Amino acid sequence: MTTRTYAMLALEDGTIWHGYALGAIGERTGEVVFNTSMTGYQEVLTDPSYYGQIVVMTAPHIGNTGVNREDEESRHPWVAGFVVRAASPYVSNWRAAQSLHEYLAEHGIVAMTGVDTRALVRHIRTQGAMRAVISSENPEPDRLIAAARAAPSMNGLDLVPYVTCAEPYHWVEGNPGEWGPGETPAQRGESTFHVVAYDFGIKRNILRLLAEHGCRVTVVPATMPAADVLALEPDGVFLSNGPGDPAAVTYGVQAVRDLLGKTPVFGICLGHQILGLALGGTTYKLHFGHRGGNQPVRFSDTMRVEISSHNHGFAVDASSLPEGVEITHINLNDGCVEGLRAPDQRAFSVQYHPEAAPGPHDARYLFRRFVELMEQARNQRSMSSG
Ligand SMILES: NC(=O)CC[C@H](N)C(=O)O
Repeated sequence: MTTRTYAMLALEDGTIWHGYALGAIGERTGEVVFNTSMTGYQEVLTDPSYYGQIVVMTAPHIGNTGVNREDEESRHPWVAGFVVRAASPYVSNWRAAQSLHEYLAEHGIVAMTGVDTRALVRHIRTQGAMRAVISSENPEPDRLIAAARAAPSMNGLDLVPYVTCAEPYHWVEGNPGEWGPGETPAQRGESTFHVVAYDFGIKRNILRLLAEHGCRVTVVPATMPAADVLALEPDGVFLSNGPGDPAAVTYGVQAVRDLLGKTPVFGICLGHQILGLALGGTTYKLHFGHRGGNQPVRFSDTMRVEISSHNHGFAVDASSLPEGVEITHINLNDGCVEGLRAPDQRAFSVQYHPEAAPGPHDARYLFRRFVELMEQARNQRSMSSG
């Protein structure tokens, strides 16, 4: 149940937004952004890419299916804050283990309900994503506005060290709803490809889909140098999603530069941006970003439009990409780069989320493409050694 403690969101531009406390009582700083997904608030909360961000949901009614164990995209929620129009006082779902309020409170996430999210989202859309403070502890406008202005800007911020794993680990499980215990190719001992996945803030559904496509995955910390990754004898390297400014993840960019041409590479979101930087491109910050489940993206090979799931505030600059790098996907709303490939290096990436957690499944074919690339590389190796 929600409490009626007053809470406030203060933006760096001096505007204040009123509501009631939800989740933990406290005060947090972050970049305020909005997400237009109709469902999937639990995946949003637990996506490590939202580390350092206060997420406003445009869907007005949030929390009615509660929180369950299966839909977590990582081990706990990462958002800096969470803002909704109306948190449901009732939980109605057979999988629910907890209410949203209980879950947020247990994990120390400061949230607000009762906020005029339509006005707030229109404001962010016009003025851009900006620094903000959410407080249910001591909601004093002048102090909070000053704190928002004193907070670090997302531009130039490397947040990967906060979310990456400390030690390498293995992943072989599929989606629990679709694959029973021990049923993925990797669990049956049939897996054919060893994928080393850089954890810049990886989502579990990416790992599940890799396992379902016949990969045995070793997840490694973001700072692992290329030589150590190659020593694991991967068939391919995966670059994960993650928070913050891609240009600040210099060690990741260097590692990918060292890997290019030596092993197939597939990147998603932050991984796509890091690949773009390693190939010689640049990235820039979008005005308010794309976060939601219905973004139209066109794939140039087929001219087919995919409805896709997005969560990004930065993008690769199309004009910065050198010869030999092809733009494969663009966003039909604003024309920004949503996918690229470097055929000579067997590397490709997408800015959006084929793992779709939450979101539509139109882009699942990209996991098959990664497997095909690994197959080609293996065939070529065996031809040149035989
Ligand atoms: N989901 C992601 O990987 C996000 C990438 C990056 N942090 C951005 O905001 O653009």
